[in-house]
Amino acid sequence: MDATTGDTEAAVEVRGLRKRYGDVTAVDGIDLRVGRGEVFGLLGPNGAGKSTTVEILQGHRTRDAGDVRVLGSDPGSAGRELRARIGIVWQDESAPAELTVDETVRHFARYYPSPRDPGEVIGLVGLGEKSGARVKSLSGGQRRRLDVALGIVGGPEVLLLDEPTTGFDPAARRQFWELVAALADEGTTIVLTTHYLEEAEALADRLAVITAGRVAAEGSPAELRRLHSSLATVEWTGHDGRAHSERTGTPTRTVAELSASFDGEIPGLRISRPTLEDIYLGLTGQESAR
Ligand SMILES: Nc1ncnc2c1ncn2[C@@H]1O[C@H](COP(=O)(O)OP(=O)(O)OP(=O)(O)O)[C@@H](O)[C@H]1O
Repeated sequence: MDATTGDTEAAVEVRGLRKRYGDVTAVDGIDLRVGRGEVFGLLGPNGAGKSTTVEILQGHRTRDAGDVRVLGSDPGSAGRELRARIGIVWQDESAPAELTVDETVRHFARYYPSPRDPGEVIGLVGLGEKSGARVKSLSGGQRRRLDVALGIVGGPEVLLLDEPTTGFDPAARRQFWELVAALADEGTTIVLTTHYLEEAEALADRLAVITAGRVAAEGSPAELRRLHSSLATVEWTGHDGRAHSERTGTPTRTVAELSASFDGEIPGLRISRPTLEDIYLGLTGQESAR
């Protein structure tokens, strides 16, 4: 994976993107830049505008304003040539139920000028043992893997995934993460939307937290943590025997002062920084459970 996006050529570039549905402003001025080979996560609560943004990148939804480039072309007006270089995983792929997995992937491969080897793709998504099974006999998670196989069989340079692991059990989710990491290692640029913070953290080189159609924060998971965790919480048991806590930008000073007042060890001392989850919940206006 390549996290040095500042200098890399952009695979996806979005400036001032806006989209309304009647009275609802779904996307309200989004700017994004995804470098080639990067895994970029769009993270946010329901209705934040993630799917709308990805659908515009796919060229399947019009926009009201803004400049959008995928691999240097505008997906809104580009033709087959660009589409062959972009992989899309549909939420409900209409794979013919009577065909086998192998037949389906081979069938879809024919739509692309230089497809990947269908057998290799089936193995990559973990459906090797189901190669001869009919599509209608697959479980929900297996069906989703087939969707991914159909999204990557064209050998896309950019893969756009909208909530790829919704409905997966934890083991299937882990396997899917490995698949995304393998594709990223091969140099595929991946943009994915997710509700799952741990998924964004596990997969994304960089992520944008989207709320109400805007980018509330952007950066690598480590950068987000660093930028938004300047305040530490110092907790201790006071002279009165009760629990005390203080949010401070200078925890060392607080501890030194407490240490002086206790003449040594501070009872019940605990110093914590916000987790990425705390930061995410704060950015999206949701309450932390802690
Ligand atoms: N086809 C549509 N017609 C009208 N309103 C829409 C349409 N699609 C989305 N919206 C509205 O636009 C807003 C953004 O929706 P969008 O699906 O992009 O959000 P999201 O972040 O992907 O949400 P989720 O995580 O629930 O999928 C929401 O208020 C939604 O109700």
